[in-house]
Amino acid sequence: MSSAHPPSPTENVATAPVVDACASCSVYRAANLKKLGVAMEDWDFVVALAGNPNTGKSTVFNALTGLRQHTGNWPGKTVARAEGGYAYGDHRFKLVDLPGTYSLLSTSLDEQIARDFILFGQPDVTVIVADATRLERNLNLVLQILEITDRAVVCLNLMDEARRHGITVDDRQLARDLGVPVVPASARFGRGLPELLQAINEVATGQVVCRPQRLETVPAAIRPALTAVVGELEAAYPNLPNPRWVALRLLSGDESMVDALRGGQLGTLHSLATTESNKE
Ligand SMILES: Nc1nc2c(ncn2[C@@H]2O[C@H](COP(=O)(O)OP(=O)(O)OP(=O)(O)O)[C@@H](O)[C@H]2O)c(=O)[nH]1
Ligand SMILES: [Mg+2]
Repeated sequence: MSSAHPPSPTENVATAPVVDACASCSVYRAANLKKLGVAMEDWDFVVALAGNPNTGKSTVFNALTGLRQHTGNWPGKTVARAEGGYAYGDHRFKLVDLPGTYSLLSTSLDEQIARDFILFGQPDVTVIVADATRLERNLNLVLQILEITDRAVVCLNLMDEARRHGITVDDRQLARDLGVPVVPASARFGRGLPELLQAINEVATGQVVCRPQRLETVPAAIRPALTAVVGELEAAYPNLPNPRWVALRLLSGDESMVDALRGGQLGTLHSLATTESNKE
């Protein structure tokens, strides 16, 4: 994938100045952020960071946790999920940095890691980090994720690059259209992160209730089959958070979803320890 944002000579430590800048910013201090690194024994909420490759997920992760996940100007850097924590206000949040994915329907291993966590990890909030310079392409994944969770926040990142290219985005209209909060940000420079923390907190605590836009794409001909499969899934996996979505994948012949079911991953994935924090 070509990238609109130029590579930085200090790619792997690109977040360090961000952290310092944030720490001295009055808005940030007022936000009462405490970076907890990997020191996460208990938490109130789990927050997933999802999005297309190279949109700044790990940059957001590093800024909020104080950790040093690998960042750089090419897609596919994050290959396993990484966990870290922060405290905000009265709550402790476990933040899970996921590999980038263009779709939830894909088959590569790192994309499956992202898909499985969003689907079965039952995050309290899913933050979808979208590239403001490629909004149209990024909205594909946003809409797919909104099909399976109604607790999401869109972080409209790379706003500085969008501005540089003369791209303006009506974030308020986008939030109305999507039915979830949209927070413009330039994560590399710490901009928008206080607002992001607040939006995550509001969705996690239920102060803000999302009403995501859903597309009714199921043709009438397969609705009876869908109802039947959903019924069987609900009986076999009572804790499955989104049986309709899983049923649609099964009806589409998604082999990796069949494997996930056969392997008994449903319900157990939440506790799988695949943490890979502080990866350089
Ligand atoms: N100009 C600009 N660059 C940014 C911003 N946020 C992140 N970047 C840069 O974008 C590149 C990608 O950032 P990452 O945080 O590695 O992206 P990612 O989404 O984790 O990427 P994958 O793990 O490969 O999916 C890095 O060079 C960052 O420094 C931003 O707001 N503005
Ligand atoms: Mg990453």
